[in-house]
Amino acid sequence: MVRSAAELSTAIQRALEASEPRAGGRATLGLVPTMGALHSGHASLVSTARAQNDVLVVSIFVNELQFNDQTDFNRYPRTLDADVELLARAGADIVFAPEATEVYPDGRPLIKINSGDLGLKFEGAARPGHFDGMLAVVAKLLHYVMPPAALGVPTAYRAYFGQKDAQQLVLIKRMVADLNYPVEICSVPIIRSAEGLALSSRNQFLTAEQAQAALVIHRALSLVRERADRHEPLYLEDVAGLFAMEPLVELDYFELVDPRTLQELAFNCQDTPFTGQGLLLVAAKVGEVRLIDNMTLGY
Ligand SMILES: Nc1ncnc2c1ncn2[C@@H]1O[C@H](COP(=O)(O)OP(=O)(O)OP(=O)(O)O)[C@@H](O)[C@H]1O
Ligand SMILES: CC(C)(CO)[C@@H](O)C(=O)[O-]
Ligand code: BAL
Repeated sequence: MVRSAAELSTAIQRALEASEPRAGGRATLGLVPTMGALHSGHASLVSTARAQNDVLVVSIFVNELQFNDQTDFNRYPRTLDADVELLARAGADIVFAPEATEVYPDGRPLIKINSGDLGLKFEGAARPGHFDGMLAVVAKLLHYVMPPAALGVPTAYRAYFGQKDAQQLVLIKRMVADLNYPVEICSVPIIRSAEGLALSSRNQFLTAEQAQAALVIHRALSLVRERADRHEPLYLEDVAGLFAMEPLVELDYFELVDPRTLQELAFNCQDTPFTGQGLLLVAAKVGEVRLIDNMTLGY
């Protein structure tokens, strides 16, 4: 495990020089950013990135800047030793776990990344400032790991994010395009429990009863997906009614959007059969835990 930018650069340089690039002489460097408390969702990102790259860096940093709620930050699960062990077994070459003083030596950065209108919708509406804070750290992590141009080893650079955090993924892709980051953003499908609950570090705060109630999220998404697969009308409002039958689950939004822009898709006419493509986004609160999930339609 490395803690500082200097140790990280040295470790990356050594690993790239020692690598035996498979793809036409070009080494590939993969980054998986995480906030730790690793579960099988993270493991899927790590194994995908491991399989696709010569050198793999996983970062662990609980970024205070993206928490709008101090209690949420304070109680966010931190399991660094177990994470480092898991990552060694999963074949990560380098684990970068910086302290906050390394990432933000002057406290909150003066220069901010603005996530725009998209950063104010959905999760951004529920968590003011979340996406600006998230982009701030992702922008920095991408720089920390970026292969130095001066290095004698020509290197392709990729970073991996989960489809579970769909809005985060769209915003990161936009930032990388808008700010010309030389990195390919790769997305990895959602990993769920056997019953269908999307894995999340915060799931550990759910009681057994709450976890059971939360399965309504997957039931609702799957029902709409089945209708879309059969090119039937989606009847989204009716499906949203399923949530009213689970008193432990408080629905925030259940919205069909364009997968690329997250613009709401008009689907007002109840009898129109579904054609085309969409992304169904959902967020709900179960006790103190905010859960998000989504499903693609028409793919
Ligand atoms: N169930 C999952 N399937 C696929 N990717 C996931 C899953 N859970 C998390 N990820 C991805 O792992 C990366 C790190 O996420 P993070 O460390 O915030 O974990 P998390 O479980 O999403 O935690 P929380 O939801 O409590 O913030 C992100 O790119 C996220 O999208
Ligand atoms: C991308 C990320 C690691 C930035 O802190 C975080 O938002 C997460 O884990 O999804
Ligand atoms: N997985 C998204 C990070 C967060 O909830 O802050």
